[in-house]
Amino acid sequence: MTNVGMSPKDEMLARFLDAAARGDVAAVSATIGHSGSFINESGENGWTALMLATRHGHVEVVNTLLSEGCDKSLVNKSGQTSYDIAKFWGHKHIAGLLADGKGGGNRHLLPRGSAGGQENYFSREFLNRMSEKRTDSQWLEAKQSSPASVYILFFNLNPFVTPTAGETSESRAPFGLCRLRWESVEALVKQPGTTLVFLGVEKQVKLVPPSPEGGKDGLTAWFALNTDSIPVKELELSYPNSVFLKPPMPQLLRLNPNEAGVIAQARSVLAWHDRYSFCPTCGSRTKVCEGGYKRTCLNEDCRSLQGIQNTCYPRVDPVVIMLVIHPDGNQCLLGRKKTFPAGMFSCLAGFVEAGESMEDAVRREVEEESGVKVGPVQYVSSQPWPMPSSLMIGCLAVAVSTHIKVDEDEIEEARWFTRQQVIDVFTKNSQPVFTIPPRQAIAHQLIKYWIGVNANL
Ligand SMILES: NC(=O)C1=CN([C@@H]2O[C@H](COP(=O)(O)OP(=O)(O)OC[C@H]3O[C@@H](n4cnc5c(N)ncnc54)[C@H](OP(=O)(O)O)[C@@H]3O)[C@@H](O)[C@H]2O)C=CC1
Ligand SMILES: [Mg+2]
Ligand SMILES: [Mg+2]
Ligand SMILES: [Mg+2]
Ligand SMILES: [Zn+2]
Repeated sequence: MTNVGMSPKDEMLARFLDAAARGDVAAVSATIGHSGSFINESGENGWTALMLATRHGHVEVVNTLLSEGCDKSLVNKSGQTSYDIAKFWGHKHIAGLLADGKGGGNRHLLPRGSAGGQENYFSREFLNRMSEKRTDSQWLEAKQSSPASVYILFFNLNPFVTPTAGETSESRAPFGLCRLRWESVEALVKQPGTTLVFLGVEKQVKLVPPSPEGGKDGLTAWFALNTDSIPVKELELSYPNSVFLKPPMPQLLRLNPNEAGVIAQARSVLAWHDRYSFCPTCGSRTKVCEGGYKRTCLNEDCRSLQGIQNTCYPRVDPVVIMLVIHPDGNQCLLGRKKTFPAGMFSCLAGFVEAGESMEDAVRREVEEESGVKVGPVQYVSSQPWPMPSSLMIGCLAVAVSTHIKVDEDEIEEARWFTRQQVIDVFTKNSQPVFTIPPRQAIAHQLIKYWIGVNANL
């Protein structure tokens, strides 16, 4: 397109400004590459490329111009800066970029304050752990043999459950933990290969007076048992409908919230005993103590008996899980592993490494798995994940780049999904283009949280 009477330079400037207004990142970058001075030049009515890109909401052009060092303080003939233009036209995400320049400029895409009050499956504390009682062997022994105490049983880490009769709903879960009494488990507790863990006492004290049976304090204690030998026959006779969940997933997601919390605690500690039967420092035998919350090495010369040691306590492995928000504020990044059911996408996640902050783990895992770079990170909520002992740390994070290049070893595909596509998954108004994990997964809750915060759903 040639305008009569225009110099070649003016013509090039007009094309550059037009590319910015149309959101043509490639053309804008190419022009800056050979005619860098255009970056702050203005055309009609004093509008610069930054102002035009802002006016039309082209966040990638705005990012490119900012990263090339354009002057965002320039004003047009109406006295407006690019920031004024972004605010006037309602492009909040660009206003944020222009308001405070580098680094955390898009922090405004994150909700103010903490999520507060969000409860995740597996995270309900139905029991008071009473850790001070773990070293009180007299109290523990009395509770152990008390007929009021509750025992939950695992066979190779699979819990013993009773299917719920009749219709199930969100408040009525398909499975309930089978609650056993001392008389049913006494023989099993004494068998080699059985691990016993004190879980705590029921928080809700029952309206029954303390009795010699329930112990003088009236507290109902809970214990967990794991066995690697087939449970005694009487058990099956006493509880004819009960079964060991096999495989435990996804059935573990089908318990009521109180029992899910108990399972998270019990399964993680029992899984630790299952994997750490010998001392990791010297290989000697260990003994279980502190109500099943510690294993002490029996070799008196072992280094694990000196100073602070973390080999003798149950492990918790922190994992970051994050919903990455596009710099335009209207899309989020989800990925899928090869093992996911067809069409399912979820948040990216990864183990926190030694000597790494939660925020840096988010940035590293997102870049490793998707190639996308992340700026601000905000904690939302956490979830114990007892397969075997992760703590999922749920975050929102804002991307500062958008090009996706997946790590094919871990992720099959990663994509930006629009807010509307995500809303469709929740409202099921139209045929959703993808599915997400069930509500019991923190990934589901993070996605829902982002939609709720942003769309006032
Ligand atoms: N609740 C939820 O919504 C979700 C829960 N999760 C859980 O989060 C966990 C981690 O997610 P994932 O994406 O797999 O993690 P990563 O992205 O860190 O990749 C996992 C790989 O890292 C290696 N690895 C295993 N343990 C550790 C460790 N302690 N520290 C460092 N690297 C380790 C393993 O490699 P190798 O096998 O080669 O040894 C593993 O395959 C999983 O257990 C998963 O079940 C994940 C997504 C959603
Ligand atoms: Mg991962
Ligand atoms: Mg990873
Ligand atoms: Mg990793
Ligand atoms: Zn040792």
